[in-house]
Amino acid sequence: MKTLVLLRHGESQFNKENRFTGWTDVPLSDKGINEATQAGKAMKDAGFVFDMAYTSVLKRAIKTLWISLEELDQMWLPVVNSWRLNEKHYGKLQGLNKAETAAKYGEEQVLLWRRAYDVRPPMYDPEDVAEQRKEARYHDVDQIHYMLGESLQDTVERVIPLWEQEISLQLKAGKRILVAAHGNSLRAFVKYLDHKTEAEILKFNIPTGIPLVYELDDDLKPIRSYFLADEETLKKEMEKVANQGKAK
Ligand SMILES: O=C(O)[C@@H](CO)OP(=O)(O)O
Repeated sequence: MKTLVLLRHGESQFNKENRFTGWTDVPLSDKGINEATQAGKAMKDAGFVFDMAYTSVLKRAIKTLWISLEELDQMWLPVVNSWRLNEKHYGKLQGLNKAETAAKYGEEQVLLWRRAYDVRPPMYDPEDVAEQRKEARYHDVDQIHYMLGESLQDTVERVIPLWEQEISLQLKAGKRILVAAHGNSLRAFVKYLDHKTEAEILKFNIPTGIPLVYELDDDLKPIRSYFLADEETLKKEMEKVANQGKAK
């Protein structure tokens, strides 16, 4: 059996303020630091040991990984950082308050922007990202459109090469892998691994700081997957994420 654990970062400063974040590089809030610590403890208590880790190039995921590896006493693990694990790019929605956006454009539109498989947010123009494109962490972004705004479909498209060329090979070689990333880059994994339909993935919300465990067979087909939390907590936390897009 192969082990893959997907961990969404703890609450970020923008999550706390209920703002669209995407590729904006915001830190964890105090609550987020605590959630990352709890996630590490939960994995440790459940007996998880890893051989390597992957994360994005955004500090909220990187710091979540560091904190949880510290709890696991595995800070020495090899870590790969990739922009391919970044959050879905939210284009011109980045920085806007989600409830205010829902009041302005309607909850249905915000649900589509947040969760529909093939709906893109209002896009940036290439000149809006000219500075970001110069950053070393983004030197290998192969298509500029990922930096202008993405649908989940776009995110799946750029996550899968990392899966196919790296993560899946490491899993097949017997490595136990922890991926610390973001709500939508992890939904991209779930869509791909579980063959979820577009209707199913629309309703699927990943809470902050709760590890999602996949047990995979030798062909990397899921045998089972589960969150490391009791059902009541999980339901409450998933609903909380879904409700962020409601007009208050
Ligand atoms: O704003 C974002 O980048 C993401 C994750 O925080 O939000 P959402 O849950 O709305 O996709």
